[in-house]
Amino acid sequence: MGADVIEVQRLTKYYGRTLAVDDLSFRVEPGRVTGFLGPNGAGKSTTMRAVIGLDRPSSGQVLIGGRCYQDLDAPLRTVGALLDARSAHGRRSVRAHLLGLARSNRIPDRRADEMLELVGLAAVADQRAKGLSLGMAQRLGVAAALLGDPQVLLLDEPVNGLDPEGVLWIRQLMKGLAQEGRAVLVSSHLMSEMALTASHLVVIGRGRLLAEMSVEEFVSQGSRGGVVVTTPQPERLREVLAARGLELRDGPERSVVEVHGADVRTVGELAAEHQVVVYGISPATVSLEEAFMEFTAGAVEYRARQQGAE
Ligand SMILES: Nc1ncnc2c1ncn2[C@@H]1O[C@H](COP(=O)(O)OP(=O)(O)OP(=O)(O)O)[C@@H](O)[C@H]1O
Repeated sequence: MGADVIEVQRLTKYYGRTLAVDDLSFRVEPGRVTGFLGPNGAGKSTTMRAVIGLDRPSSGQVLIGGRCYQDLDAPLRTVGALLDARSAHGRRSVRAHLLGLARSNRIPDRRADEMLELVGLAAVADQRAKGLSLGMAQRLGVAAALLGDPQVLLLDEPVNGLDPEGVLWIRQLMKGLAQEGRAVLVSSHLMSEMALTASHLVVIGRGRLLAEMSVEEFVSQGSRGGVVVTTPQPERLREVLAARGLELRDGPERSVVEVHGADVRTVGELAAEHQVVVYGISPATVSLEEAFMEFTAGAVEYRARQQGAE
């Protein structure tokens, strides 16, 4: 079975006069979880809808394994998507909903039951889909997405509404699916969640690409690029470093000194040379959350108004 790549090529989408996606290009490779990040209204859902042909691009295109969604022979067997957990037909039972999907895609009934087991909904299979909690509706959405055993998965905010056990479950599920060689694109505005799940990131803001790189690269690009030293002799260390013309910033506490303009090795050697005791020394890193804020600072559409602002 060939592994499929998602290629978003110069995708642009207008809703009336609103530019939701602006000349966006990126790739989602098989074998890893790609986190799709951006502030509210950045265009994540619009992009995902365009991948599965729910939204027609104003220009540009999205290819899955080199083909448009509309041209796929067996769409559900190629791409599985969880876009709107509440989309299940309310009147039907959980099982009937999945069976309906399976039969219309020539997928055996057995597979629907297996998926109900997998997502933990077997016990509520006869309940009406409408009565499900958001978390259970998410699970049903995941079951539907996996029904055709697709090589490509799109999950829009799958963690929404899940309890802690459910969050852990979906994380492991996504990683497992990627390890099996599938391409997994998962959107979120929760950086912390992405740090635990994704190995690669696509970050957008106002419909435009801001970053496409591995999680490590993303954090190191956003990092301040300094060195953090913990010492019982901060004044002495500051003197030594300042004498070398290095820039110093205050750390979170007095015993922590942040140095710019030199690497860990240089700072360590300077401290040793001047017999300054050092308890800890490491490159200054930022959290994924901080890096994200830095990347998207100019691209936040809906920001809560600060007190005292216009
Ligand atoms: N059906 C629609 N009609 C009109 N405007 C829309 C429609 N869908 C989305 N938009 C607009 O397009 C922009 C992108 O929205 P989209 O839902 O894709 O963002 P998002 O990144 O998924 O946001 P969130 O994190 O809040 O879900 C927003 O300005 C939104 O208001």
